[in-house]
This record gives sequence, structure tokens and C-alpha cells, in this order.
Amino acid sequence: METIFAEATPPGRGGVTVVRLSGPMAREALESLAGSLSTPRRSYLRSLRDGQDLIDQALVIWFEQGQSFTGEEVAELHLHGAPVIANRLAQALLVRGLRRAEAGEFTRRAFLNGRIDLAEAEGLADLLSSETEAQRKLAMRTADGELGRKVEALRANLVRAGALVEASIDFADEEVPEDVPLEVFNLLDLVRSEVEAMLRTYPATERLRQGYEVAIIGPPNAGKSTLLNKIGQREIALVSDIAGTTRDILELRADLRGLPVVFLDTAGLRDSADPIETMGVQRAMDRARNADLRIHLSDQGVRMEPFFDGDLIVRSKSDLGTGDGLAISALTGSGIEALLDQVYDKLRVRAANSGLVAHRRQAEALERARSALDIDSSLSPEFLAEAIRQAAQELATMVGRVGAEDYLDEIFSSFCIGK
Ligand SMILES: Nc1nc2c(ncn2[C@@H]2O[C@H](COP(=O)(O)OP(=O)(O)OP(=O)(O)O)[C@@H](O)[C@H]2O)c(=O)[nH]1
Ligand SMILES: [K+]
Ligand SMILES: [Mg+2]
Repeated sequence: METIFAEATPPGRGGVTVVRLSGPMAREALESLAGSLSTPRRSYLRSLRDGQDLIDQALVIWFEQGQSFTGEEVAELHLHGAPVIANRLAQALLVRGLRRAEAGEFTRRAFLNGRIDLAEAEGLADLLSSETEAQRKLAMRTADGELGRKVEALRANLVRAGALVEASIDFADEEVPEDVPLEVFNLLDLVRSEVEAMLRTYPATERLRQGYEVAIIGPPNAGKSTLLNKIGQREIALVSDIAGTTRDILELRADLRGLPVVFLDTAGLRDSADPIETMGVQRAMDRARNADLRIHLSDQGVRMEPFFDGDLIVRSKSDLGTGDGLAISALTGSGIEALLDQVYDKLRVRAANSGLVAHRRQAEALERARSALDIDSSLSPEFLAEAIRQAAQELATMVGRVGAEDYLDEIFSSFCIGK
């Protein structure tokens, strides 16, 4: 096993740069620069020297194998935050036979050494890419192992059910089969209903993780682009009094009171002789259909039917005269907060339905466990035992105890170097 190193802090100047080493040579490499360090998990202020060259004064610490994030021997060096210092240290470490870590390699080693399960690794990746409070909370629960513990508890129930069935097979004499105990069916019902409950929350959870899409749609010149710019407080979209200004879909990522929301500005909906505009309208419709919510914007007095259920019907340009229902003026800003309140309220209801299963990989493993458990209670004990074993296997896959190889590259490459 090679010893790896990487900066754990972002590149560039700063107060400190933390460099982390992991692997069998971590302590030895550190001591060759900092002198001997008797006690693990204690920080020492030391001069780092590569031969005669003083690299830096640094706070250093080492962790013994089994007592670190990766589970390997780990060393940490807190250097003064200048890239030249970290580069000089890297040179000294390369000479000593260490190599630079790849993206996510520390976390990958933590997984391979059983320090975290795969769901925790996914949670950690989500945590690092969280942009809003709701995403942080969701990711933190998974990173903290909540999902893994829950799935392990279900798997333990299956293991018990399986053992009971096996026992009934073993004790049955040739002629008279032993009845499968009722407890088995109770355990299976419990696991099935928990798995189903988790699967029900998956779509809402996945959405919360990725962010909600709110499409602004309506006829040309309704003021859609002006509204997007107003929400984003910058000039994202071109605005003009020429109908058909917007063609491509423009996205604004926003933190709406803690919820991750992508607002979409779209081409004004109308029949047009211009083929490019028609393509834009097609895109607008396709994207709007799949969005979580649509703000359906139109001028005062224009008759509007909602395209989709639950759309927010909003009148624009209220500064030019008052109309019916929810009205905004992107010019004066009036009504915008009330509109965002309504968007928030609708999305919050969806967020409230979220649970812990936020990734397709996790949901697919649960789906397979559910179909394995979709069994007829009149099955022979042998078939029952096989179905239970299969379902337990799928739950083990979900937390990465088995069969995780195919997912590792995908999951760990989403981390940055040094994590
Ligand atoms: N008075 C007033 N004018 C507005 C308001 N919002 C937008 N406008 C004007 O309405 C015109 C059209 O605005 P856009 O934002 O380009 O409209 P759009 O819906 O994006 O139009 P398309 O992209 O062509 O579909 C521009 O001249 C804007 O300045 C408003 O609240 N009040
Ligand atoms: K326009
Ligand atoms: Mg526009």
C-alpha cells in the first residue's frame, strides 16, 4: 500500500495550508522532516527540515493505524498558507517515496478500511457540494451514518428471518416439513414496509439533493427575463421590447430560504414562423413540463389557462395598472417577495416529504430488495430462504458491504483531491 499525500485545504494563500499523509510511511516521513514524535494524536510545533533546508515552522500531528479518518497511519502538517511552502514540502515527500493522492482517495481508503460505509461516502460528497441549508441537513444525516444504520438494522432482521427458516429446514424430517415460524413473516412484513417507506420518499429526497426547478413561462414580452434578472439581482438575461427575445433556456441557481432552486427563463410561448424561435418554444415546453413548479407570467388582462396542474398564475407589470390575483412589477419590485413566498411554500411541502434515500444507486438496491421480498407465503422453506438471502444481499450492496466495486470510481471521483 502506497503512502499518499495532498493538501487538505484549498490551493492558494491563506492562514494555514494543511497537508495530509496517509499510509504505512506517514509517520516515518513526518519524523524525517520534523524529528521524532512520540505521542500520537498530539500536536507538536516543529521546524520542518529537508536536510539543511528549513522548509517551515509547522504544527504537526500523527495518528496511528486504526485511529484516523482513513484507518491508516496518518500525518497532518499545518503549514503557513503559501503555495511555495506546500510545493517545497511536496518535493521532500516525493523524494521519500510518497505519491500525490488522487481525487477522493483518502475517503476511498476510509471506505476500503471499513471506517465509513458507501452511503456515508455519498453523504459526504453531497455535504461538500451542498449549496443551501436544506441540502446540508440532508447530507449531514447520511454522512453521519443514519441511512447506513437503518439499512443495517433491516438487514439484521433478514439475517434473523433467514436463520429461522434454515432451522426449520434442518429440523424437518423427511416426510413432515416443519412449519416456518410466524416470526419469519412478521420480520419480513416489517422489512418490506420499511423498505417501501424509504422508496416512497426517494423522489422528493433526490429532488432536494439536486435542487428544484422553477420554470418561468408565458407569452412573449410578459416580462419573464426581467423577472429572472430581478430575482437574481443581476443582468442574466437579455431584455427588450421585441417579442421573442429569449430563445435558449437561462438558469439562475438560487438559495430560496434554504431550499436549492434553479429558476429557468424560457422563450415566450407562441406560434412563430421563425424556426429558431420555434425550437426555443419547444425547449421551453419540454423543460417546463419536467420542472417542479411553473410561474406562469402574463400581462394584465391577457386570458391565461394554466398549462400544468398547480402552476402559479402571476400578472406582470402591475405598475401599469392593477389586475386580478397575484401581481408583480419587476420594475418597482412590488409583489416579488410575495411571489417568492408562494414558490417557497409549494417547494417546502415537497421537501417535507423527503427522507434519507437521495441517490439512484441506493434506491435501485432497495428496489431489488423489495422485489426479492415480493414472495408468496406458501413458498417452500428452501425458496423462502433463498429470497431472504437475496434481499439481505441487496441491502448489503446498498451500504457497500458487497458488490460496491462498480460504483467506487464514480462516487470517489466526485470528491476533490485531498478529500
Ligand atoms: N412597466 C413595466 N415593464 C416591464 C416590466 N417587466 C418587463 N417590462 C418590459 O417588458 C418588455 C419585455 O420584457 P422581457 O423581460 O424581455 O419579456 P420576456 O417575457 O422575457 O420576453 P420574451 O423573451 O421575448 O419572451 C421589456 O421592454 C421590459 O422592460 C414591469 O414590471 N413593468
Ligand atoms: K422581450
Ligand atoms: Mg425573455
